[in-house]
Amino acid sequence: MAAAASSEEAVKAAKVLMVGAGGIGCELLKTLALSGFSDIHIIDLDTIEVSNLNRQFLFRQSHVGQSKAKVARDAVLKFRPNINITPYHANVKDSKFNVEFFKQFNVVLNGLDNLDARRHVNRLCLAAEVPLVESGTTGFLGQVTVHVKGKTECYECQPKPVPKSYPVCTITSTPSKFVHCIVWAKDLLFAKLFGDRNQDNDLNVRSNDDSGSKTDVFERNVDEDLPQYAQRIYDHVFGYNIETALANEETWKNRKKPYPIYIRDALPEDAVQRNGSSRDHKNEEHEPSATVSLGLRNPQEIWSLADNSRVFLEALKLFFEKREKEIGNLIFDKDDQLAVEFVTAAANIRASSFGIPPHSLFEAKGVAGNIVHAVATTNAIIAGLIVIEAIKVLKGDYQNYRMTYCLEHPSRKMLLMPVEPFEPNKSCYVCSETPLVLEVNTKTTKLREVIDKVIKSKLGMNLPLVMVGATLVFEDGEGLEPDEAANYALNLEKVLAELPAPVVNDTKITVEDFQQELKCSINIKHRDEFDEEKEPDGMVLAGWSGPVDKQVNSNGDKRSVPSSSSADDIDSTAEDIPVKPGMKRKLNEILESQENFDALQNQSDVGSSSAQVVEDDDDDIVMLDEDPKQGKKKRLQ
Ligand SMILES: Nc1ncnc2c1ncn2[C@@H]1O[C@H](COP(=O)(O)OP(=O)(O)OP(=O)(O)O)[C@@H](O)[C@H]1O
Ligand SMILES: [Zn+2]
Repeated sequence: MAAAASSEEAVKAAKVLMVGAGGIGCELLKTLALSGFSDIHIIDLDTIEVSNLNRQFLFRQSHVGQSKAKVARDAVLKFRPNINITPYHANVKDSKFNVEFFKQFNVVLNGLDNLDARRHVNRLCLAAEVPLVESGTTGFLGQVTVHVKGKTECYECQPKPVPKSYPVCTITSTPSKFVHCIVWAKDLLFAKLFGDRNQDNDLNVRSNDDSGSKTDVFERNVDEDLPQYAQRIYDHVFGYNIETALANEETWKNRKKPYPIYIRDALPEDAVQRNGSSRDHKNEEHEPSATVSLGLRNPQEIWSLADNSRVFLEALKLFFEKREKEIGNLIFDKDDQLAVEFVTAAANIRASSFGIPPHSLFEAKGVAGNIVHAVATTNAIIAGLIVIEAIKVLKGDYQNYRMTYCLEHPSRKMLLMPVEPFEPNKSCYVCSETPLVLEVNTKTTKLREVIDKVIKSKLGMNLPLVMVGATLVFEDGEGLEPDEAANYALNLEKVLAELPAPVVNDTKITVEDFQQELKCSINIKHRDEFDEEKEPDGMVLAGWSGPVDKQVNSNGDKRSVPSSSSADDIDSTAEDIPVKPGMKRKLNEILESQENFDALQNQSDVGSSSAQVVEDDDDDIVMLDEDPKQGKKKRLQ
């Protein structure tokens, strides 16, 4: 498109692709239509849910269950009947949305909610050489970034944050916030009682029983009935373990001491006996629920210690009574009512021990599920900013591209902070040709491990092909001949050095994903030993801009308890703000008010990256000029 085109002409002539018709997508489609765009394609894989209606204003109750892309189109055509909107009720990762498909558009606009799809669209936009405007929101925070091949960084040029993790000792011994109690309840206690028993767990499993035996107190004794078992677990985790921790005086020198809670302190004897015996018949028909059994119907209410104790005992019992088959395989899920009840009660009892205020079931569910409540206004603002950047892109006005952050509190009287985009990262494996380096023991590591842990998991390839020199050693996907497939299956189980084309020190391998049109080289460096704790994969990939998590606790112990949400759950890239090299100081400028830092900090408390985990080791510092409206950056030596 000619650089001199007026905005109006550029908009009229444009063919745009929107990916995602959710919170941002609905606002975006409406704004595009009202701004004069007349050829819009929308991809969304989902159908409308009741929970979408509070902010996705193109949808109504009667649309629940229908395709988001199609209903969004119909809703907008009602007030803009003469424009073309083409909906696709499909996953953007489908092979039909290939490079040729992407090439037909002048710009692609993302309104997605997960890293995987964002990375996929980034790769296709690079291959098709179509500019991408990327966006994300989390509560009051949001951001819009522009990615144009060769001119600005791509979406994957910089590391992405991983969900926040906490030092093990904070979780196991010295919680100071409610979220620490929640992480303890779901990632340690829930996992220990109902999850995979063989997984490492930092809970103390020994008791001081007379025999001094080494048995795991979480094992149920043969002669023990369920109420007895539940009470024993209660006394162990809230009573005995706290007493054991108190014995370590050093820990409590500068901290408030916790107090142990035994069931006899929390509930009178007869209440323990009667607990849950009022079980009503509703529980027989519905999913088992401790709050239903106990008549605690208001999820906003903050329970007393006695009520939390009753819920704890009842939920534990219900798991063993009603969901026995799942025990050993359960993973905490915020949509599992009984799991949320158990975790809320356990977290509250622990909080009570440590003098931390208790929370309601509703609040605890939000913390446990990393839920940040969406703000419709933020989505609307972000959609407007996407359209502003899209118009600049269409006009070829690249001098004026801006990444814009939407803040929670005004900084220099501004809520929207524009910043000039970064240049492409020369060592990005996605948008540059720079090879990656993989340190690995080539004599003991199987090809399967490299494919699973590096090529699929870190590089995000779906259907990879692996070449060693001119030899194809692995290929994924449909359409393989049976003998080819058998051959590749054999290769998967071979160690690298014994592949038909051996992979040893200094071998260069090429990996490619045709669907993503991504090809990159990996230089192999053989190494004999890996540190089990620091390098648990048994291999180290360098030059990769994957998730960052640099949290180290005060003892220098790098192990940490991750909050169990996946990176995919991060609803936006708003948390990316502090993670860009050189951005921390710039952010100090941008977020000059304490409230903005607190807002980001609070984001991290519910499960994403935080400003704290960033090391500002890049000397290419970027700062705002005096007049932030210019959004100009200075490079300092
Ligand atoms: N791979 C994908 N292909 C197509 N659409 C996708 C893909 N991944 C996510 N989406 C869509 O992106 C949209 C993101 O919107 P949003 O963040 O508001 O999520 P939501 O699912 O509508 O709401 P919530 O997650 O809060 O219930 C969703 O409509 C989702 O279906
Ligand atoms: Zn890049």
